[in-house]
Amino acid sequence: RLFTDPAHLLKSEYDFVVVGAGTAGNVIASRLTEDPANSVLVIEAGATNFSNEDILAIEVPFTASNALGNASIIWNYVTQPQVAVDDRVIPYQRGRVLGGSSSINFLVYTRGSRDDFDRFARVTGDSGWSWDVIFPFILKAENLTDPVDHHNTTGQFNPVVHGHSGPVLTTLPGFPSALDPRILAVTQSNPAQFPFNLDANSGNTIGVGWTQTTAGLGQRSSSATAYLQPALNRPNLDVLINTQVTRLINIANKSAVPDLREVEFALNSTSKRFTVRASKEVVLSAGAVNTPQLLLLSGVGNSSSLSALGIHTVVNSPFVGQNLQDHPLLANQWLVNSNTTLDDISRNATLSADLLAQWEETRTGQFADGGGGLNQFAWLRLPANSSVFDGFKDPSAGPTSAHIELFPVNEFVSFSDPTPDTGSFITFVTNTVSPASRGTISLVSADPFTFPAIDPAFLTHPLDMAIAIEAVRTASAFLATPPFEGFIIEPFGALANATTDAELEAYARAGTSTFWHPCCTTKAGNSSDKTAVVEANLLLKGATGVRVVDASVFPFIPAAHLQAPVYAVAERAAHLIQLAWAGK
Ligand SMILES: Cc1cc2nc3c(=O)[nH]c(=O)nc-3n(C[C@H](O)[C@H](O)[C@H](O)COP(=O)(O)OP(=O)(O)OC[C@H]3O[C@@H](n4cnc5c(N)ncnc54)[C@H](O)[C@@H]3O)c2cc1C
Repeated sequence: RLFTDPAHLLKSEYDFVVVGAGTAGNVIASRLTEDPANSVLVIEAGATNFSNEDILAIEVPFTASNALGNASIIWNYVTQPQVAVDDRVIPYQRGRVLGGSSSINFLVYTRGSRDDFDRFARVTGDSGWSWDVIFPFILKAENLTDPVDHHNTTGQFNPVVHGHSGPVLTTLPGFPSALDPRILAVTQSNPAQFPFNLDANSGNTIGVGWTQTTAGLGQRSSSATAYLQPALNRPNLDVLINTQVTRLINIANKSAVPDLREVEFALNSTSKRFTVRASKEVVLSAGAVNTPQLLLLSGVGNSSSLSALGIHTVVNSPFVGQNLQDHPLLANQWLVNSNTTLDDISRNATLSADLLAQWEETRTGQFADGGGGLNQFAWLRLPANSSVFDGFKDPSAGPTSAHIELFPVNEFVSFSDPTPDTGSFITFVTNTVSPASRGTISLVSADPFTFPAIDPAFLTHPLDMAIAIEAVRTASAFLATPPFEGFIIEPFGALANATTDAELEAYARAGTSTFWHPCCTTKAGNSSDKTAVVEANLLLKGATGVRVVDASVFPFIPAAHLQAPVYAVAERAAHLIQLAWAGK
């Protein structure tokens, strides 16, 4: 049942209380309530999008980025001034609605590499996180569906590495882009630098290949539509929305190990506080910003920082909120000789309305696909002898993980500037996918309704800056290949005047923003790892009764967009929880 008012809850204790109906939280809620013996309460700060089918920014794949401006469905965060990128404050939205960030993200479906998960297993000492063991959980989450145009997809993906009966719908691009033949031709003309990869989701991400998205039948598939909605009528599942969890309360006797199985929550900052208990576990799935915030508010953190804010320390855990990693985004535009870019969609309201009408009637056309005609992407490694690594250890997880990603979009993309009134553009969004920089989430106040301080520390590690520059050079090299001859007119804007290292660095400082992939803020590690906040089985160290299941637990950021790795972690975590309580 769906509750909108905490006063209406009928029970004061459940087996499991899940904090956050986001990407991971809904997997946990859905899997645990498959067993009628488990009772589960999910508490979500945001609203439902089930009763209001009209949040187009959530449903229409092409216009997903509109969600960033919809205050009713986001945590409208910004970063601290970013010292390595001209002290700019960067918008840092998260989803605040059923489905969490899976309801507002850009739908790109990438799982990360074999090496990403094998490193996860190595540093936690739990082989269960290795690629081979987690792979069945990846498949369990997925149902690969036909693209909306039902074209023949042979040669565009590898069917054996996909799930076909899971809840999350995925698909291949369903609308051809004029860029497709050129990009694919580069893999023929320059295979040494830009090899073709049949499927970046096979465990080996390296190369150029077709994208996949979390959409099906022309519309977004989120953890809300895939996991939560089908489970909502189960009698053992209650979901409380519009309600913010404010802290976990220690219910142990004074000298005992802290037991944080009481959850406090409220409708808003001035309203009454309520509590509920979990007889088995509290599962924190509030995301990589809010999970550490909640732990700190509950007295789990660095004791001196906590006491400075007047918060009593329950567990001295200095690394809560540390180790924040994210992917820096740089959008590089070129003016092109083409009349088939998608720029007119954002310039011409009638064209946009027509495409929306087509989507509404038949769930087909350009709007049924992810934004920008992004039909292929490239995940590439820099050579081991590249001078960028001089004096540094390669931060990537291994040979199947990339250093850079090129994200070619068939229109002008910028998160700071509008599309110019004239001209045709393509954009190569570049990504430093195995960054070395690490930032923090910290409290500025003991008030749970005050936003935490978010510092992703973008490009603060010199290696990240060097790789970001190499990524721009690699995008230029891609466009200098024979298939793009006569197509590129010139680089646009500041890129036109950036060629030397110093100029490219200034360009990267001025333009870098985020891929919205915060993670690692309560990272998992083995029992002796003092920098780890949770154990390999994701239980909070130093306390009983709390498990963290969301993007916070990655020890290192995967070389991927994060939703698929989060689904994988959540599917395995649900299995671990079931095993832990079997027969109890
Ligand atoms: C704009 C954007 C674009 C992105 N694009 C992509 C992409 O194309 N592909 C991709 O793979 N990944 C993408 N990502 C990243 C990906 O969506 C996230 O990494 C992933 O969804 C995070 O899952 P999570 O479970 O950790 O957190 P979330 O899905 O964010 O869930 C956290 C939930 O907890 C709730 N919550 C938080 N605090 C509280 C509280 N105190 N009380 C109650 N509830 C609370 C939140 O409202 C939210 O519903 C994008 C993210 C964003 C924001």
